[in-house]
Amino acid sequence: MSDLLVAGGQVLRPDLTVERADVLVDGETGDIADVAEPGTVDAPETLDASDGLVIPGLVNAHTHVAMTLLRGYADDKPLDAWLQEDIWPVEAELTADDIEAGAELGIVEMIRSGTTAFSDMYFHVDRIADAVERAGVRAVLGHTAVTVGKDDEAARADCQRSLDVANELDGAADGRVATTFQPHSLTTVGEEYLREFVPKAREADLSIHFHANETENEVDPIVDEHGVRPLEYADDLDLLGEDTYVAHGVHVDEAEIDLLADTGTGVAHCPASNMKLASGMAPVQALREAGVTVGIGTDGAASNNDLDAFDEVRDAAMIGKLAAEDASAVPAEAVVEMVTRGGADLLGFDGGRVAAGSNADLAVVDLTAPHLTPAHDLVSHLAYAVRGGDVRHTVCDGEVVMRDREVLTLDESAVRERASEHARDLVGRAEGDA
Ligand SMILES: CSC[C@H]1O[C@@H](n2cnc3c(O)ncnc32)[C@H](O)[C@@H]1O
Ligand SMILES: [Zn+2]
Repeated sequence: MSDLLVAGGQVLRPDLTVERADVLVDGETGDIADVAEPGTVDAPETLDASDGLVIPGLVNAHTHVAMTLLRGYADDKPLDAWLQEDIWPVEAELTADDIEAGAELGIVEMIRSGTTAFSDMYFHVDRIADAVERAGVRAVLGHTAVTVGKDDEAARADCQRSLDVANELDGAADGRVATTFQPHSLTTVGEEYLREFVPKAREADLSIHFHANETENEVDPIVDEHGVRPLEYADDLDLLGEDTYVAHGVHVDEAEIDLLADTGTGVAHCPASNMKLASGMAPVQALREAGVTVGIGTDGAASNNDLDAFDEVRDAAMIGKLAAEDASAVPAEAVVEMVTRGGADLLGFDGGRVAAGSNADLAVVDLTAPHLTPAHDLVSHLAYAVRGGDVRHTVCDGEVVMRDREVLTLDESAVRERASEHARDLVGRAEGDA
């Protein structure tokens, strides 16, 4: 790949100041080589950023990308009823081809809205990795183990699969895929399996990602059965640590917040999903004040119902203020930091900032829209006013994956058509009329 110059725009720097600069990308390494005075460097390929703001590619810290196939399939229910009555029955019919088609659709949606990296929990993960490879984005993937409702042999096989997939796929797609060991949650994976498999994940040096403290219904059974709060139980199982990030972290008390901070465990905050399923409000201000690294995730498109991280950023600021009952809580700078550097830190890659030596994962936001006028404060705009559709170009690992709103790595109309067909056939099978 030849060097690339992202030229003529303003640039969001790691300290969240904005300056006019050109960004030089090293085509060999896929890293940012220089952030230079405008007009002082040149490269064989140019990306026009005039009237634009160059920002780090956004990081979606928790999703189930193939659930785009179930967007709008079941709404307006709380988590347990939604999963048990609607989602799990239809997911039982999912094929590997369905998952690949759904993953491609979700990735196109993310590229179009400036997301260059995502963390995913699902199954048939090799096919999600194939989609990631073709699309040119970055992802942390894993096979999610669930043991409830399974006999011992099937439960152990599912946990073993989570370990095997994490070991096998790490480093795929030219290093753009990393992996995690993934127990689904503390209530859907039995204690005996966690006691057996978490040490194996630790021995293999795998990172760990699981749903935690999402609803009250998930907290109470753990307190009843184990006599401690969920994250204390997780700590006893050696699930917490620098290499762990949990999804949600809504119903956490002060001692659990301290435990997250003391162990270096991160949180992927999913505000839209938490609001839609009426799960509750995560104490984001308190988490950040305690020193917990917080990223932002969309969760799946069936509980959101889109994968636009800009929506999520705005929701995170709004609900963060409401949860803290303080309009100054979770300010614009905090949510912009969370969706860039915070997410990159959780996922464990060197990105989330426009600076020399960092991964060249970038988005260029078109500032010419009426809803972005005037431009008193571009960090405010990123938090409260920019929409996914304002993204003009997306770059990942130094490669332009969307130029002038055209996705270059995947055929968008074919992806949409294929996903629609798979979604229709899937629902037909699940409802017994295929
Ligand atoms: C077995 S793959 C992952 C599993 O998680 C389910 N899921 C989607 N959204 C949520 C959520 O908010 N909390 C818990 N589990 C969720 C998904 O449907 C898959 O079955
Ligand atoms: Zn989830």
